[in-house]
Amino acid sequence: MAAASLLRFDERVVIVTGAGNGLGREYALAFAKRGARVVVNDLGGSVSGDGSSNRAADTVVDEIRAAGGTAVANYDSVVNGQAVVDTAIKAFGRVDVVVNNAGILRDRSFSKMTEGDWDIVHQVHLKGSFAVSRAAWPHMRKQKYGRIIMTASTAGIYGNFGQANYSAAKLGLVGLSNTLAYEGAKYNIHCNALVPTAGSRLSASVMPEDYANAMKPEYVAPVVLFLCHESCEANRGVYETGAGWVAALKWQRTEGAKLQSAESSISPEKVRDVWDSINDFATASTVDSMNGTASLAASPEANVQQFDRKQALSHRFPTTSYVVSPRNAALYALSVGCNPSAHPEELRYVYEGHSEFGTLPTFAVIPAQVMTGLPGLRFNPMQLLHGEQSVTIHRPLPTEGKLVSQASFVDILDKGRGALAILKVETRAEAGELLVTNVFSLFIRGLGNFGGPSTNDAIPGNVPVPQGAPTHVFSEKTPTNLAALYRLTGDVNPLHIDPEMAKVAGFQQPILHGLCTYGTAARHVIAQCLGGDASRVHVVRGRFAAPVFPGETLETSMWVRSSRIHFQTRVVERDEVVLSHGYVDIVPSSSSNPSASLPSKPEVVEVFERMQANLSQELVRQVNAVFTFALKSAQGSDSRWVVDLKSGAGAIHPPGAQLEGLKVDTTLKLSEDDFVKLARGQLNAMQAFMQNKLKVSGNMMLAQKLSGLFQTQAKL
Ligand SMILES: CCCCCCC[C@@H](O)CC(=O)SCCNC(=O)CCNC(=O)[C@H](O)C(C)(C)COP(=O)(O)OP(=O)(O)OC[C@H]1O[C@@H](n2cnc3c(N)ncnc32)[C@H](O)[C@@H]1OP(=O)(O)O
Repeated sequence: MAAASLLRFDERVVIVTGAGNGLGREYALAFAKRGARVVVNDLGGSVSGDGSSNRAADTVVDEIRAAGGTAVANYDSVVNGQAVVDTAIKAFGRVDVVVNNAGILRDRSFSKMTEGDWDIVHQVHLKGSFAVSRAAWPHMRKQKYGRIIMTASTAGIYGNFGQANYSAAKLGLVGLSNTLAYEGAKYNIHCNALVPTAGSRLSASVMPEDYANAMKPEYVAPVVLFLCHESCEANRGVYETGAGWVAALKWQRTEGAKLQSAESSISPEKVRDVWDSINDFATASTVDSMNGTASLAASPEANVQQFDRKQALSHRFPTTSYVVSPRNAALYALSVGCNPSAHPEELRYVYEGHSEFGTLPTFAVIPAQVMTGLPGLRFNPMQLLHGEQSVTIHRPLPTEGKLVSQASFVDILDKGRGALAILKVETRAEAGELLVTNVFSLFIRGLGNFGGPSTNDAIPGNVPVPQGAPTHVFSEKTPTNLAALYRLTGDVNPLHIDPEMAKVAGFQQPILHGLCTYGTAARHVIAQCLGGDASRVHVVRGRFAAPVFPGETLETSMWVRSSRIHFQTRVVERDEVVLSHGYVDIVPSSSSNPSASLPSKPEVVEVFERMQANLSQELVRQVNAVFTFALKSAQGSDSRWVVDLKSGAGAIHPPGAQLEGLKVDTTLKLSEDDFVKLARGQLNAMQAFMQNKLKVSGNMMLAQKLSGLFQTQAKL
């Protein structure tokens, strides 16, 4: 091997505690052999911590010097860590590496263990490692370099009969190591925990002799040397080693189970009921930091975590079910601001006795919120913010019945400051008919920079709102208890209700659910642009640009363009856009019969001629223009048209077709009177057409098609 690749420690000063025997001695010799100046610390006591002598440390120092190395002895107890470090400073002027190795045993079964047995073991292992490391810490910080080893034990990780005191202290050292690793990182101080197995004075009482002989300390020392070398980037690791083998250890965590929902509070019975899920390691993953732990106390730095994007994307979500009831549908409507006292037309969304009782289109997001977490991604849930949402309605959701939803990852994008997890959820009726497709984009702050792609061509880009004045503007003050109400629809994320949790997430107070803002804005569009006819909503999409606090006023600006209504919502008090790039795609009101095709031109003209008798000349001209356009554009096999009489807009479906290109006045402005006349005329014409013509000819199919064609939701 080339000399340049040898790991050398020239100029480095290394303290090894408990270096008079066993592993410590081996480390000291190995460091010295590679150029380090070594402080050989050993109190010279017995295995149980009794007595002291200079002999052990001196012998090792002599050995090092005899081999041409540099070493000094220190005979202090590690509890007096300052004295140990002072020896290094006095002899060599610095300290680069601390290997906390000193230890004793007071093995007893727990029933016989005295407080003295407990205390002395903790003193030497835990307090001693603390004391030496803390004394070295300011030197390492100042020189912006340090390597520290904490010696843990399999007894601490896994437990061992008769070693309650020792195992507790040893696992304590893992915790100490993990925290020093965080605190030292920015000073280039690395701290790792070692879990060695070797035949030594200490292990002689618990290890058969043959076995001990095979577990030579020489096999462990190379691992320690590598971890303490300046080229080694390992930090906050736990390494188990012995007999010429080394492995890294990590915690594992099951997917777990949610204990709280809007339907039930936390109880011991709930824990019992989900006990199998809590203990199901089949889908467990490794855990590397506090992200996502119940304590939620993670600092933003603690959220920086690597994850396997490919593995996360391959996760198969279980199918989930949701039972729609009139109560759920009405509760949702209330929680996005429906208020029949202020807006009588909204009674139909909150009163099951209403003749047209139905679900709001955005209610479709509720059955789709199926995940308790994002598999493969561990993070503090307070760092997750809803980024974007799109819902596509294939069929309006019923007000009663069982729905099943299936989620899948679309992608996980690297957005630098965060990861953007995009999930598609398809919701079907129990019989299998696809009702709704939701796409959730979830922005996880602090989880970015994982080296993944930042875009995905298959995901449609954001559509900016049009230039110019909006067609409609509507503002509404949200109730201060809106988030508390909205959470009862199912998203019980404490970010929206618990002031302490909101602070953990960096907000002064709980914020509104993004989907609540979304549902509210969609309601504004339905009321202002669709005459309250929610059945015409096909797609609702928007991006959450900034958080909303309950009690703020939401103002939605809308731009009606053909079959797409663009919208944007801002908080009036802060003049900040909170929901951007919004749009609602609409379908003809006859969409309940999507297989209908247009009747022939003469048939439509005849119907229209009958209507003309009741209409003003100007209206006839404008409606005629739309009819002509509709017939022209219907030449494509699957096109259907719609005239929204209330708003006066003519539109073609599917949305891709261009109205403007045909030079048709697409923004008919009808007065209330004209509208009523037109609608009455339509109905008369339809009646006449169906009774006098189709009935005679027996063409009921055509009659149905026409009835769909002229259907209007206007109330006469
Ligand atoms: C399965 C069902 C689960 C449902 C769970 C829902 C859980 C809910 O309980 C949680 C909520 O409701 S949270 C409340 C609603 N959401 C919010 O308030 C978030 C508001 N948005 C923000 O704060 C910022 O936009 C923020 C923080 C998101 C991003 O801001 P910045 O870090 O400043 O980002 P910026 O520098 O502007 O852009 C960086 C890249 O990220 C993209 N991006 C920005 N905002 C985005 C957003 N809202 N959604 C998606 N992507 C977004 C940018 O385009 C940019 O990407 P690129 O670099 O590729 O151009």
